[in-house]
Amino acid sequence: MTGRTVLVHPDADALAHAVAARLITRIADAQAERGGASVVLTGGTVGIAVLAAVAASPARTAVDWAAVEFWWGDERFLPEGDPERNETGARSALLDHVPVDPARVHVMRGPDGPDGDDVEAAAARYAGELRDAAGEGEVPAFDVMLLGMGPDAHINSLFPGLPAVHEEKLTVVAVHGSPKPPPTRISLTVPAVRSAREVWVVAAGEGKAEAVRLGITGAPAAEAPVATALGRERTLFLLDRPAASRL
Ligand SMILES: O=C(O)[C@H](O)[C@@H](O)[C@H](O)[C@H](O)COP(=O)(O)O
Repeated sequence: MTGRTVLVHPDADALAHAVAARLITRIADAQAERGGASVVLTGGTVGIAVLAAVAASPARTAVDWAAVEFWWGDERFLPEGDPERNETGARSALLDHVPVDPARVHVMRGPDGPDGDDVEAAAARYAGELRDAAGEGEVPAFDVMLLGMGPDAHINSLFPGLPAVHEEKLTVVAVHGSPKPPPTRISLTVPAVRSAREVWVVAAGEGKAEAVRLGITGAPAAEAPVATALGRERTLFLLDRPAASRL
């Protein structure tokens, strides 16, 4: 695993466009080198702004979108189409605007899915889908995992003080009692995050500055889940100036 690299941009808009350009290049490079690419999407304001910036970029034609595998780092356990689902935001920002292969868009199912209200079963189903795609091991070597981060230093649905951040075996877990609504979610775990080749933590705003500091200084996981976010080849903290103000 690698150290963390910090890249600071003037403001949230510049950040979203710079990360979008970087993402397009990363996917195009992975496709050129390996024939395919896999990306893990995130929710939140910045995560969705990045996807919208990708959709708006003329450079998006550098990517063969039908050959990209899309995964999610977490999902709110709500039915398909619910505006609060991370999937819904990603579809309207990007996936509805580029020619993706629906079979390569791997959503975490909600209560309207095949497992009904059984969120543990829905999490296990996603773990199975990851295992099937991995070939070897439990999780594919994602080319990029995008991670938004909360002011409490959570990533995916791994919140400070909840047990999921300490999960060492499972790659996907059900989360109950999330401090940020809705309370029930599905999340990739730390081992799944760390299987990514590159992990990009994307954060904007003064409200994230302390969490960024905790992440960069490697604070304990229970206090700052973001500190666990390390890619196998590269870990980037992509920030705007206010989010970097405590470094
Ligand atoms: O599931 C969620 O509640 C969100 O996806 C959340 O994890 C988000 O990614 C971060 O809180 C950053 O969000 P902002 O960029 O909006 O601050």
